[in-house]
Amino acid sequence: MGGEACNITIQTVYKVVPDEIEHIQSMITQWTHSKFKLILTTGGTGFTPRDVTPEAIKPLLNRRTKGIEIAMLKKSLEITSHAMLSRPVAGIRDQTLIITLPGSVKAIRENLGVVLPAIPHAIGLICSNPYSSSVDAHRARDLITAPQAQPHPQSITSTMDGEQQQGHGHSHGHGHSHGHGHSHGHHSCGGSGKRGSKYVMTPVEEAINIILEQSNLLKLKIESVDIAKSLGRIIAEDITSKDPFPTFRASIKDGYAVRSKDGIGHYKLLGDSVAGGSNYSKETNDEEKHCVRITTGAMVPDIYDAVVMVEETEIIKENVVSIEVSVRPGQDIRPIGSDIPQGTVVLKKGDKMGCSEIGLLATLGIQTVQCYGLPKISIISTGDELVDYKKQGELEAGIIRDSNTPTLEAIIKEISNHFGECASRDQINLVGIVGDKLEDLESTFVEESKNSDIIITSGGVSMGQLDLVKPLLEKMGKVHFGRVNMKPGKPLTFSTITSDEKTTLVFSLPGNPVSSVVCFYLFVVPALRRISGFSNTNLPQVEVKLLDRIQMDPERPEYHRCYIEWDFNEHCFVSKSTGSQASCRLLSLKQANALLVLPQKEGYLEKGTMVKSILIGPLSN
Ligand SMILES: Nc1ncnc2c1ncn2[C@@H]1O[C@H](COP(=O)(O)OP(=O)(O)O)[C@@H](O)[C@H]1O
Ligand SMILES: [Mg+2]
Repeated sequence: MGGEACNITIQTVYKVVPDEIEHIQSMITQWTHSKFKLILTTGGTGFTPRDVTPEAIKPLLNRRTKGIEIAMLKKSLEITSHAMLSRPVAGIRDQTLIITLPGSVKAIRENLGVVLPAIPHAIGLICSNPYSSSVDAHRARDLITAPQAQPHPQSITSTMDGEQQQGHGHSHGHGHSHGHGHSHGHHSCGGSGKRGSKYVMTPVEEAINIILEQSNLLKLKIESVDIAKSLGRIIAEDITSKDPFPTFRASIKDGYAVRSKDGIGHYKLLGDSVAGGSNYSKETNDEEKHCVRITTGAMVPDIYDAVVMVEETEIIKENVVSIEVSVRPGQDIRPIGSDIPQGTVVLKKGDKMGCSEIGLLATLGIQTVQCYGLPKISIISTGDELVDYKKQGELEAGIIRDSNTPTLEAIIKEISNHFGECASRDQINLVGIVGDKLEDLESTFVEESKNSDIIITSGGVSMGQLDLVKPLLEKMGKVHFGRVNMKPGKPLTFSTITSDEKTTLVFSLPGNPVSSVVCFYLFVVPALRRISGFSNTNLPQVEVKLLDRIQMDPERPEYHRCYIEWDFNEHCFVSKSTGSQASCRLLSLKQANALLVLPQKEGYLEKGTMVKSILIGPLSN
């Protein structure tokens, strides 16, 4: 219908997704990136706990379109008073109109019947809105002048319990994977109020995917590393043993090397074979039983095929030993290559070098190993109110010490210590403080992007008049997202600056120390790990039982700082909250070794609830 009125081609895509906020959000953001004009969802708008469609969609909207919601409710209320138990949501994200429909076919018909006639006009208005930023103005012009050139797909999602199913029907115009450098796709139409952010909220999972995609583009040089310096590194090659191990037949026991066929009896002692050397007479008489004293790990002389352990023997007199048990051929001898046959792949590309891996390569005579490169990082603290943390004495009013620089540097080192090397530690460039001045910031970015693979800034990304970082990065590079649907850390911004074929990732963390730390763990660490060669970019996650009652946030998923430990009585991990989670409260991070992942929901999580958590430190202090 919309197609006829607008004189455009209609393409339709269907998808069934489970009643999970993340699934619904991921679908919606993917489709809005792909410039679908209309998304209709069905189901999940009622009162049961599984009805989460409105909660999933609301945070993604730049503008609510209450009129559509009211029109649908009014129509349904005329038919049944039960319509008051429906919670429809309608609104605009980017250039997409999104409307949630109820689940029942009858109700869908009633609701659609009332809104459909207005939809073509609505879409037309959305597409023709003037844009607030100059970048978007270009895009707007493109759309306005060439409406026929673009397919105007229409899409329908429906939500239900159970597995996600592949959509059916005709799917066209859906060529991009989401988050694939569509930085401009993230801008709203400038409609979130004159003073609102022009960046739409990106769900956390999607933000991480965008970061990983960009991280994949940074191809650092593989380097040859001395095994003694390779702890925690990811290797970039398969390693094969050139020699067997052990390379000679070695005794497993302290005792006597014998010919097993000689059996029990008195043996002539010909001398010693000790680890690292031997001293025994090679002149033997085949008629008599003879042996050589041997120590653990020493080479078994070729003529012997077994070792009798010292406990089963007795010295009769000088150079005569009584062997009191018979042994089978091969007893207590480690054959050549029994541990590691020649040609064995002992380590695989992607393995992490640990202590034993270093020992293994040392054993095999391998002194260097090819490892993935480690990113060079620059850390910049922005803000006119900052002074170096080493500054002694009283500070002027309004001045604070820069705590983000030493904290972020320490986190890089700690994460590397605990979970594997993910940054070039001796090349972390602590740029220090840059004031809130455009020229200073710009020249710092230019300089640092020449040398570093990753620039981490803190501060200046909110909506204040001195928050210059986002517009500057828009100018200098590409802003991939400028807000994330999370608490704390909403203004987190991720960009890339590319010059002379070199790409630098820029993480602009919020200035607030708590927010910057949480964002570092959630977003910077996966990038560091991806670049350093880790196949698993996540920090470890465990389920924990809450020892506190915790309030959730209906607006945003929250990352609650906590201390977790194993409880031997409960047989599970338990978590103690670090107290008030106000993002300005530094002590909410003290002693924290995990982040609880709290869903975006109304109400409380009761004590005893099991919750997912992300480990950010060791399990015991
Ligand atoms: N490097 C830093 N060390 C300690 N506190 C900081 C630092 N940078 C910013 N802050 C504080 O964090 C808060 C937010 O700073 P602001 O620059 O407005 O960050 P943003 O705009 O990114 O949210 C302010 O109180 C600021 O003084
Ligand atoms: Mg600031």
